[in-house]
Amino acid sequence: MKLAVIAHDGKKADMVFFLNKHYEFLHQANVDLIATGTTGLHAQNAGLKVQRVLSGPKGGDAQIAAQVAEGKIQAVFFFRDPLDKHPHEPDINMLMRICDVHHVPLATNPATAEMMLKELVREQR
Ligand SMILES: O=C(CO)COP(=O)(O)O
Repeated sequence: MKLAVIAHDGKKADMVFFLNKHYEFLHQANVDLIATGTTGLHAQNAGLKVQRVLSGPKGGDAQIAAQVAEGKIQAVFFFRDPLDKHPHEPDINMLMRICDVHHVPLATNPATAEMMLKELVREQR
């Protein structure tokens, strides 16, 4: 199973907390993580093995969206910051649209992410 993790700057601490909290599952369940550049760096610094693509504003969201469209990513954890502006908003909307087009689960905040991960853990058993 391959999961994508992405967080805007104001939400990176939340993402690291989330990843640390679920470190055991992610580590043991053979989960492959893919992340946008800076989010991936934070995850790596938290001790997780993560494949990194470009930073979001440089095309990273688009790279993740391409893999979602190709059926290579099973779920996306995208902690968006609704209180900040993003120059690459079209890419962000495109990624969310592609998730909807392909029925790929998308969590845009930690509360939803917790529920989604519980289900993924259940499915792994
Ligand atoms: O901008 C992002 C998502 O839209 C995240 O990109 P980074 O992980 O490179 O900060």
